Amino acid sequence: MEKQFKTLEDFLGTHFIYTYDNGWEYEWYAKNDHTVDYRIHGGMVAGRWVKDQEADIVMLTEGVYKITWTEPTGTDVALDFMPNEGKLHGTIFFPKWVEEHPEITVTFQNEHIDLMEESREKYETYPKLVVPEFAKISYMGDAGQNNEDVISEEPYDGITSDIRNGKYFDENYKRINK
Ligand SMILES: C=Cc1ccc(O)cc1
Repeated sequence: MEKQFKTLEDFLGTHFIYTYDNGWEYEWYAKNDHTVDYRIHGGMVAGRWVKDQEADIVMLTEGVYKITWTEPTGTDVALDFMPNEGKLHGTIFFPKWVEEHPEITVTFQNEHIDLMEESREKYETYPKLVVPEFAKISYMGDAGQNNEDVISEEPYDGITSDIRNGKYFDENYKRINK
């Protein structure tokens, strides 16, 4: 994708795969101006996936985008995308309980919101684990807004390679072999 990002509209509907400098691989989709979907492929909570997370999405200056949200787990996230430079900076603020019991969060969260809310009350919040990292973008796709095929299944080994190699989406950015 050789697009130059200038406006907020340019950014909305874009699908990204990137790897943080600590080795954690994430996949993230700017679904619309207030919603994000994502899958986690590497790191402390690899295997977790989420649809329809409410988020604040703004353009800070031409081609630079800030996204912030707080999750049902109590985890807070701040992402700064610089897609024209192929990179971003992300900070994740994990409650203590997620660091101690990451396996509880490794699921399709949408079907387990009650468990996340019970766990954040049951276990400890502090001290939080703050993980600030730069990441390099390995894939960008123009999925269009509100495309439910972008993040639509549990992550499997090799999924990010399939996407990068053009084996996962057809020319209309619909999932192949559904
Ligand atoms: C905890 C979620 C999350 C999603 C994307 C990202 O880059 C960092 C954290």
